[in-house]
Amino acid sequence: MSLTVAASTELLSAGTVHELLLRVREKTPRVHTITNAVAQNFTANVLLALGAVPSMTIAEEEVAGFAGSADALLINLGTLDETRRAAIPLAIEAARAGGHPVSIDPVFVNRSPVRCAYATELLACGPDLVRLNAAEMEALFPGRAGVEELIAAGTVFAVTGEEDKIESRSGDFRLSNGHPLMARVTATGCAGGAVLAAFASVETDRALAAACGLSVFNIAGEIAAARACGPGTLVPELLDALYAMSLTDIEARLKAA
Ligand SMILES: Nc1ncnc2c1ncn2[C@@H]1O[C@H](COP(=O)(O)OP(=O)(O)O)[C@@H](O)[C@H]1O
Ligand SMILES: Cc1ncsc1CCOP(=O)(O)O
Ligand SMILES: [Mg+2]
Repeated sequence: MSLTVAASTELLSAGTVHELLLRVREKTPRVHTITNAVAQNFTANVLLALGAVPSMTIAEEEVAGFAGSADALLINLGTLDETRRAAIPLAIEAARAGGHPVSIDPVFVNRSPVRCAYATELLACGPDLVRLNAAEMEALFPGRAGVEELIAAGTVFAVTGEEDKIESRSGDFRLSNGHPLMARVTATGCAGGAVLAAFASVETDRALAAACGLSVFNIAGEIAAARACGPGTLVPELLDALYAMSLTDIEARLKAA
């Protein structure tokens, strides 16, 4: 299913964000997520609160079956070990064969040249979506060298931080929801990437999917921050806010400009 909406900041309406959220809740997509050991539990809970379903096996003998039968695949490089290295190409091949969107989160490529080289190889396979922070973007594409080619080939980049930018060949979105407290809890970036993967499974315009998914996640972060006492209570509040997210919440808070 695809909305006939061009990717442009003015056209990201609360109604569109809500429509895609309803699609996720209706479809309950399974997101096969090869993610880091730090992020696994929070990511699984974020997907469930959203209305999606997580699966997370990394076993070489099982991963193709799980990824091929899922609705989307997310590869997160946060704890890139031998088991994950063996699983990743098998999972990507299976997801691709099944026609499912592939997302990559190249965590900490700015801290590890080995990981940066590995991520560069992965990106060459042309993932549908890449979610990362600005430091990771700069490590992969110093001075933006090489990024335009990937965008022209169809990969969508979601660069997060205080402000978020979605870059795609059909246009860009600038988003400014979220809360600084989100950066005081581990794996919010990783879990947000899983939300984007879930949205990519219900909308073929992946830039629009990323913009809607990130808006939902960051609006939940804002609602949670208003209720939380600090990072500890932000986590359960964020899960509750995702679960209860309404059109009214989105209309009241969406900041896309
Ligand atoms: N200062 C901030 N203000 C608002 N939202 C933020 C802020 N910092 C991070 N976020 C949000 O928190 C999530 C994690 O982003 P980020 O910290 O960039 O990822 P990572 O953890 O991968 O570095 C994203 O959804 C982002 O939009
Ligand atoms: C702390 C840590 N170490 C390896 S992965 C990871 C979590 C990173 O999460 P995020 O990229 O969402 O901040
Ligand atoms: Mg990250």
